[in-house]
Amino acid sequence: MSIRYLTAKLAQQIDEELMSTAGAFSLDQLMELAGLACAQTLATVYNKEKYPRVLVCCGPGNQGGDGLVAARHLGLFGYKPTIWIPKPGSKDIYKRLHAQCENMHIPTLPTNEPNLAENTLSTALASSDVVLDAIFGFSFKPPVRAPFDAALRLISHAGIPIVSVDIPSGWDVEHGDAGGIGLNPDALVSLTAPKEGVRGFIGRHFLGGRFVPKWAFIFYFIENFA
Ligand SMILES: NC(=O)C1=CN([C@@H]2O[C@H](COP(=O)(O)OP(=O)(O)OC[C@H]3O[C@@H](n4cnc5c(N)ncnc54)[C@H](O)[C@@H]3O)[C@@H](O)[C@H]2O)[C@H](O)CC1
Repeated sequence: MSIRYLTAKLAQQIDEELMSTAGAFSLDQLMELAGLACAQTLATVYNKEKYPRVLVCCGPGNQGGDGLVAARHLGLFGYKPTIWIPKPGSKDIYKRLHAQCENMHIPTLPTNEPNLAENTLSTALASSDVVLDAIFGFSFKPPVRAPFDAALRLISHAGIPIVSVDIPSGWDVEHGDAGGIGLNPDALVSLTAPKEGVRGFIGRHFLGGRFVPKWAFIFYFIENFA
């Protein structure tokens, strides 16, 4: 099989193109599909009877938005999601997605005092069954800054399954877990356009044999993208 890999820059360009050409998808649409795919993946692998308590860890970028959408769908599927979001994104879409979760009474862990982000995360991990890692996606640039550096260590050592969105958080998109604190998820959901999927992160790290999660899902959620 001949595989051509996407660079982080190209992945961002595809994203921009999807939202700027004629008949473009809006960011809201893409994020809704992405977040739903994440929730469906988690539900496929970790059933709500055995793994009801999902800790949804959200970063400050669009991937954090995917996490908020996933939290809402997980709530609708009958899970008990809790959101950890130490640096909420400033975009309007992010605020709306978070408000939607609050309207559904999905709890958000308090993180507004020094060290609280870490302490609350630690406590929450101890009472969770599975983590949805929506911290960093294809715009991550190492090294990991606080409070996410400590958070990644806590999540890694929590001893509960991890489902990562797009790229395991802490991994350099092109060079893998170069910093040594990236997550090693049990399941990975790649959110991408058709034909580019296996050429992206999964192609580079999974098919290349450097990263072998138990499960890997590729969601081709934009069917007419060429
Ligand atoms: N492919 C698609 O069609 C879609 C993908 N989506 C998801 O969006 C992310 C990419 O989103 P983006 O906003 O570009 O970036 P990130 O979420 O990766 O985060 C950027 C965010 O993180 C901060 N940051 C970067 N490096 C560091 C660091 N070392 N330490 C701390 N913080 C860092 C940065 O400042 C930004 O605030 C993609 O992976 C998909 O998950 C969309 O849903 C749309 C559809």
